[in-house]
Amino acid sequence: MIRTENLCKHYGKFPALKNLNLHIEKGTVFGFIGPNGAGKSTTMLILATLLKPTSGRAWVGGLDVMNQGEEVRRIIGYMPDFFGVYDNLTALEYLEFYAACYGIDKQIRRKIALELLELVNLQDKRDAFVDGLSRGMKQRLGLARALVHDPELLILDEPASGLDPRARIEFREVLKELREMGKTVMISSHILPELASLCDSIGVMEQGELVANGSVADITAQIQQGRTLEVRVLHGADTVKQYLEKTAYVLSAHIEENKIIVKVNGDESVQAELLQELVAQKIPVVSFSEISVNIEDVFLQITGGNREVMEHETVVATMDQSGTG
Ligand SMILES: Nc1ncnc2c1ncn2[C@@H]1O[C@H](COP(=O)(O)OP(=O)(O)OP(=O)(O)O)[C@@H](O)[C@H]1O
Repeated sequence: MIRTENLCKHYGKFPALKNLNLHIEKGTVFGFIGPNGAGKSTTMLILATLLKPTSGRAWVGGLDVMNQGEEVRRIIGYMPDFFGVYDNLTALEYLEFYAACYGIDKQIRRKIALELLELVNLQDKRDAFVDGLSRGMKQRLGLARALVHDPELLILDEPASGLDPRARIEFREVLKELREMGKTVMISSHILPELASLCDSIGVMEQGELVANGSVADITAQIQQGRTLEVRVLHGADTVKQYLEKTAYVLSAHIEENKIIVKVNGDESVQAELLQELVAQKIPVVSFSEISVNIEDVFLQITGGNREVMEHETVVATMDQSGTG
């Protein structure tokens, strides 16, 4: 659905995008992640045909964003990070206005606007003036606006920024519905946990470059050097630790609260082999499992990131997740 080839954008001499090669399959929810200034908005603006790249090419649904702008705009819905609303319109009028802009037949504009208000859970606000809506409601209205012409692809730039935890949850619910409708969604954020549970794949940007790309599990594996295992034995943890330290693919082993934490250099097959060996040695293994990597640590490792921002955002995202009950 989206493909870019060596896409570059310079603002004056500043390289905001450096040879970006992206590939996003149809029907995917793609999380575009990176710290402030990484180049996410620049990429999205180019894909939305609103900004010219300095060099390179980009296609949306097989259409060239530079030469087939009008056709591209027909199949995409773009929601910028900041957008204005016409304050003397009601929510319903606002959507009807945009439907008219897209040349949608007068007879069906109201029907579409009402359906969209329901989709974004704003049906009770149909007659409310848009400037009186809360930020979360405005964001959802903005999403409805991006959907009036039933686009195949949605490009959403930081749609959840500035929303309180409750509004974020509501926004996420709408995104789940869009995914069920089979839309392709590209959504940016600098908060990985916010997107990780929602996205089929993610791309991590850092200083204009794509530094990791794939499913959350793939990316974790890409940056993880080997794996960390937690082994609990019935007795003799010290002896087992020493035994493990001498095993070829074990990088290190230490004891933590009765458990042996083992770093191994290898994949699942190495993990299986190690378990077989312990059992063959008649070591009384009670449990043997991989310790999963914390998603924020993965992000920080990739981007060499800004811990302060991440810690703050993690608190928000955690509050958000706990709010889902
Ligand atoms: N119009 C512009 N003129 C000059 N520099 C710009 C312009 N727009 C963006 N930049 C610079 O390009 C870089 C990439 O910006 P961009 O907005 O694409 O990043 P981003 O990943 O979307 O960040 P954020 O999360 O803060 O929106 C930044 O260093 C930014 O300062």
